[in-house]
Amino acid sequence: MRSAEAAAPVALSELMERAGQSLAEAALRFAGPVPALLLCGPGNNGGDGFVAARYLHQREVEVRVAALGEAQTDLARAARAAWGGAIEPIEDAAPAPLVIDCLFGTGLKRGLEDAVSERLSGLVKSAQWAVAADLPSGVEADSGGLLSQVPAFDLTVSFGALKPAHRLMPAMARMGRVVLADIGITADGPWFEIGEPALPPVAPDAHKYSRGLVHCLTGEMPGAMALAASAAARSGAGYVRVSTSAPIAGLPRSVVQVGDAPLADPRIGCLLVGPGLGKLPQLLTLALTSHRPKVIDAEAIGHVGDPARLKGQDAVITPHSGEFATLFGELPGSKAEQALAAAAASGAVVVYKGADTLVAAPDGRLGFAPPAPAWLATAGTGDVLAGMIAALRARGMPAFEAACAGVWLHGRAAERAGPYMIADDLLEWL
Ligand SMILES: NC(=O)C1=CN([C@@H]2O[C@H](COP(=O)(O)OP(=O)(O)OC[C@H]3O[C@@H](n4cnc5c(N)ncnc54)[C@H](OP(=O)(O)O)[C@@H]3O)[C@@H](O)[C@H]2O)[C@@H](O)CC1
Ligand SMILES: Nc1ncnc2c1ncn2[C@@H]1O[C@H](COP(=O)(O)OP(=O)(O)O)[C@@H](O)[C@H]1O
Ligand SMILES: [K+]
Repeated sequence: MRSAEAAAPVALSELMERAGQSLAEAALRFAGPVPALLLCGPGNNGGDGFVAARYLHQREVEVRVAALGEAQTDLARAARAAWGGAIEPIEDAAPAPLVIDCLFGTGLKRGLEDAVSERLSGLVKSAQWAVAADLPSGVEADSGGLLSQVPAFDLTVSFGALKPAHRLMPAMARMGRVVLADIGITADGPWFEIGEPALPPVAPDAHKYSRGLVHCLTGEMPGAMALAASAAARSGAGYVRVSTSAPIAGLPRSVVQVGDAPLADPRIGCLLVGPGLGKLPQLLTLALTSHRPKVIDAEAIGHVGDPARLKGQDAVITPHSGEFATLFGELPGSKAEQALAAAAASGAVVVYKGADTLVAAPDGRLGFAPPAPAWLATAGTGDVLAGMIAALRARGMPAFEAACAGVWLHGRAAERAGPYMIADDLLEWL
């Protein structure tokens, strides 16, 4: 954001004007023309608040402004002067139906003082609508951590680009609906929000092998692989084959069950190992002897042992936080930094799952998943995701793109499947 700001085609005061105007407009559309209280901090986040107050007043909204100390930047000072109306000290501010938090944004480096964070929480709780400018005050922009107590907002209006905290827990759960205001600058880089994927079309001369063969290695609990293989079949693979020592119930009849098959088969577009694997590390070893692309999920992640074992493997690994810690140990930094460090250490594309799923590539690209429904937290949904990514990989998408596409589609399928879905239901919505 800082370099985008430096390269901005317009004056910084104009950026603040646009940010404040967007904030006012978003709050007005969200809450309606109800009496508003703006809480303005000492930096440019506070400056945005003074600008928003001026716009709300112009729109004939009843506005009060409460400030935390004096403005500390030239931009904020100018915005404060342009407001021109009364300014109350925050300690005395009475509640209002609409509270807009412009205390701190990306410049926050330490937690709010207790008295200030308690005041903020009290005003937010007694408001009908609470809106945060850029970030709820107390949130650390880069990590998504909470530096002090942060109340739950209804709407967060971000400026220019989303910050990592808009897509990382625990911060994202405090933000309510997040909207992005275009203020005329963009922050392009290797960190981005995963968007709707462009999936490879089915070629007119396609045959089942050219559309992608997924080969699944079944372990001790075949139900998990039944979910994963079904998901692969429903995600556009031309052929899904499951090697298993005993027949697996519940698989679509189109999924071929075999006793054994050579893993060096050049037609294999992607191997899948892990769902329901159990204590069979030899199956992971077998998969690692094949030069085919692979998705390594679930128990297989625990059997890897040393991340360096995955170097040169063309692998996607899909750990949840427990599996991540087993393979990579306790890494320092934010979840984003941990995911990137894991990708660098393993040479694999790492899908670090959770409420805030990230997809990290060894070359430094990092995709943040858009929010997915919490009802994905049910057994077997990870197996479905692994099968989806394997199919997309087999269809010819590069590992990072396949992983991002799988994560995006998985979240949207869950939205459609609804709150009482089980992992099996997700298959119908792929
Ligand atoms: N990027 C862009 O293009 C645009 C950015 N815009 C807006 O600017 C925002 C960033 O502004 P910002 O950099 O001035 O930081 P901000 O969050 O207001 O706070 C910094 C101030 O707070 C202070 N301070 C920090 N922690 C504190 C604490 N716990 N308790 C008390 N004080 C504390 C700190 O003081 P210091 O740490 O130096 O003591 C400093 O004075 C951004 O989120 C967006 O809203 C828009 O205008 C449009 C264009
Ligand atoms: N609270 C949540 N919000 C959104 N998605 C979630 C949440 N909890 C889990 N998920 C998603 O659900 C899936 C669970 O996968 P996993 O933990 O491997 O479960 P399983 O091993 O039972 O299949 C992952 O894709 C994860 O990102
Ligand atoms: K704020």
